[in-house]
Amino acid sequence: MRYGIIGTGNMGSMLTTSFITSKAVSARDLVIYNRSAEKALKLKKIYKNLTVASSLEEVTNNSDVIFLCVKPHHFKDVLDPLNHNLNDSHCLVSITSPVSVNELENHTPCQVARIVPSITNRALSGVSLFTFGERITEGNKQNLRTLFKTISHPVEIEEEYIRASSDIVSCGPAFVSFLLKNWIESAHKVSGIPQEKATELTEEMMIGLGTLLSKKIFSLDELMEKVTVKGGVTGEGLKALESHVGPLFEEMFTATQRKHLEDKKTIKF
Ligand SMILES: NC(=O)C1=CN([C@@H]2O[C@H](COP(=O)(O)OP(=O)(O)OC[C@H]3O[C@@H](n4cnc5c(N)ncnc54)[C@H](OP(=O)(O)O)[C@@H]3O)[C@@H](O)[C@H]2O)C=CC1
Ligand SMILES: O=C(O)[C@@H]1CCC=N1
Repeated sequence: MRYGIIGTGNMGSMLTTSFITSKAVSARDLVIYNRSAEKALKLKKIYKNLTVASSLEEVTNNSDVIFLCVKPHHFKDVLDPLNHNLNDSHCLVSITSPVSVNELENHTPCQVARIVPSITNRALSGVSLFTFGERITEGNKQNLRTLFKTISHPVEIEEEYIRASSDIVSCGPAFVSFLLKNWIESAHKVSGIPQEKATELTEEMMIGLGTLLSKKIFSLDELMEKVTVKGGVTGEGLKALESHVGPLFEEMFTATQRKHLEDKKTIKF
């Protein structure tokens, strides 16, 4: 199977790197293309056997599965020329949430899937969100599941839940990093602990927490129960959190839903 990647920004580069480092795909079977060549050439410097295409046509001629890793507002720029060379044997995989597989199927002649990745897939970890179109073959479904199993935990997701799911798995690393930075600053402000020390402790705590969860040693409820010693300090901290968290996360999930709908209205094909 040969793979094409159109758009080698954050996510296109991440997928290229993760596919190669996980050995899921040989660099020889990858052809990449970016609007401005530098980002693609940077990858070629690291992975010498990659092909950097000089046109979209070169991508379609040399790939069975093509990942579309541009922002949704650039879809039209890519799909218009791409459609001349796509046929029903190609499989086009979009990685962006506001474009549904139905919309993609309506604007392309090929098989279609949407797989929303997460920056955590760079560590061959975290979730990838799968939605298949009507035309995709069972063989390609299986091939994509196998491919993404090497870099992530693939989960099939219904269209109605894509926004909240992508908020959790794809935006989540940015949201949680924001909260943790706030936590580090507060620890410094209240206790005087140097920021670097608090950062080291926080990052190591997160790695430990992730490892506990990955080994399924404790659930979230069990973690809260086991750490909250009766009459101890954790309980006091939790009470402070409970009295301030309010609608914080509801507002966050509502804000992304709002932006998602706005984006859907303005994306042109
Ligand atoms: N960032 C994330 O964590 C996640 C992002 N996504 C989705 O992935 C998509 C890409 O995001 P991200 O990688 O962060 O964005 P970037 O801006 O980093 O990358 C987009 C890339 O697309 C290239 N591009 C634009 N137009 C064309 C074109 N006509 N032909 C070829 N290449 C083109 C840009 O090239 P140039 O260098 O010329 O600007 C750029 O390198 C978005 O739709 C986003 O929603 C999904 C999950 C997670
Ligand atoms: O399309 C999305 O939902 C992703 C999540 C992070 C950025 N874009």
